[in-house]
Amino acid sequence: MNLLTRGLKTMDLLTELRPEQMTLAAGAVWLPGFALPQAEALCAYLQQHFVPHPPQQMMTPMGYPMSVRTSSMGDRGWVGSAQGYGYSAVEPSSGRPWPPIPPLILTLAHDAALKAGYAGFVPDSCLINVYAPGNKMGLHQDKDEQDFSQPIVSVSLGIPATFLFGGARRSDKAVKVPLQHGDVVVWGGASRRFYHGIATIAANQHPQAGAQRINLTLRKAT
Ligand SMILES: O=C(O)CCC(=O)C(=O)O
Ligand SMILES: [Fe+2]
Repeated sequence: MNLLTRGLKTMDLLTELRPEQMTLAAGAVWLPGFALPQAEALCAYLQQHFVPHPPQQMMTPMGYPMSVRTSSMGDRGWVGSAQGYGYSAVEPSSGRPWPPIPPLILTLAHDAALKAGYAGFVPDSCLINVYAPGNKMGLHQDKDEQDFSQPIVSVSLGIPATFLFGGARRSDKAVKVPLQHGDVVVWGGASRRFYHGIATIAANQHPQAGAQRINLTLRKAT
């Protein structure tokens, strides 16, 4: 049956079609299923990582806890506190350095960036966002990094989410991208500082991740 004749909305169409690659804006590419070959190993690795580095709720500068819980790997971890947002070489709760980003994740980030047109991406920060149903992330820009010539690689694991990808201004209309386990989004160049966010996560279950969405955001912070 022709999808169009079934009266599906754009997002339903995107969910059904799962193109190999889709441009969201200049410099921004959605790669459905790009990380599927590594997804099982990634989930297992993260479960081990969370034992000594449990995800924690960061604070907004306004003093409210973020709904998402986060942990990090790499030379720098992204942190939020009453002092503002930024990068830290140590885990705030323990004062210890973050563990290194494993080769599995470095290679995945490098290869996804290359597929999106960014050669030579070597991230020094891997933020791990853990979402439970009901959690969300409001529209924001990633602007705490020193070098905006480097792209961002974002990997989705676990239950689905709707990624909102807007434009240079907060009021710009956002496309809704139905992200699934194993999807990757890369943005850089003209869209490096575009507004983006995650809509409220619906209740769901994933065979490996349970009722969670885990996002890896790889960046070059320094
Ligand atoms: O969870 C996501 O897919 C996006 C995360 C994000 O935008 C961020 O951590 O800055
Ligand atoms: Fe972001």
